[in-house]
Amino acid sequence: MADKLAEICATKRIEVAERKPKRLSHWPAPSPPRGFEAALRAKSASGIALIAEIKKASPSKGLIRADFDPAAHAIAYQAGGAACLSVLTDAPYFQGHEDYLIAARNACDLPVIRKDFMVDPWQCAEARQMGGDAILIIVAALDDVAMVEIEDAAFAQGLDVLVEVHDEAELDRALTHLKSKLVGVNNRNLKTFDVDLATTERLAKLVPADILLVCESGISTHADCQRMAAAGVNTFLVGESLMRNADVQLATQRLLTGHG
Ligand SMILES: O=P(O)(O)OC[C@@H](O)[C@@H](O)c1c[nH]c2ccccc12
Repeated sequence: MADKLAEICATKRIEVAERKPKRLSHWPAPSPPRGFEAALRAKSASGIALIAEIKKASPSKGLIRADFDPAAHAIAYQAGGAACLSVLTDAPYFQGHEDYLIAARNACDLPVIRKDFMVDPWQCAEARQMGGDAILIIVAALDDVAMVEIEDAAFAQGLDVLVEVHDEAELDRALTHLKSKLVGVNNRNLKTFDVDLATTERLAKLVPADILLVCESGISTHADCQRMAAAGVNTFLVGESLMRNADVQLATQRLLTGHG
């Protein structure tokens, strides 16, 4: 398969160049950051910490949810026990939108990560302006200089940073060059879209104790969470399996507790 991630990032660079001159000012001033990493650390200290994702579609699965309603999903996720939200804002590949982030965050009290492909530090100012509390840095998408610049820009905005890796070499780059103590292992290979939960099990062994490790993608049951807990991981980023459920609150409760 061709390198989808490179294609997505090339598209994003064009989008950013178009947005830069005209965005930001028309959005209302956001409330201060809600503390994304702190919320995860607080919940993970005594159980499962869930980042619940508001995801309409994906390049590999197409449309995931027809009756997509970001505000309603945010309320359901919070009622179901999520610690934080993730909202896709990438339009071309995930059918996301910044209005979904704004609607979701306004509907609940949870911290929200702007889930998009960050290729330019300017996107951090944009993320904060739309109300984001954190951003994602995909190590595979950036060289060392670019990822450090984006992390610095995020911290300057008061945003937390979730650093996403998929293999040992990316983890090494993240730990060497970046300051964030929030690291996600994406079980999905963004180049091929294959998902393997063993990716988290493998990389968890290599992560220092002061890092909060997030297991990302391909989690669908409480048994999956228990399997990851055996590897020392109790913080999760879950989208599709929750979004496919008619009752999002119940699905969230079931994932977190194994019953409900
Ligand atoms: O829907 P899933 O398999 O539960 O995965 C959620 C999340 O991990 C996934 O959407 C994701 C992880 N990293 C990303 C980077 C860009 C876009 C999407 C993602």
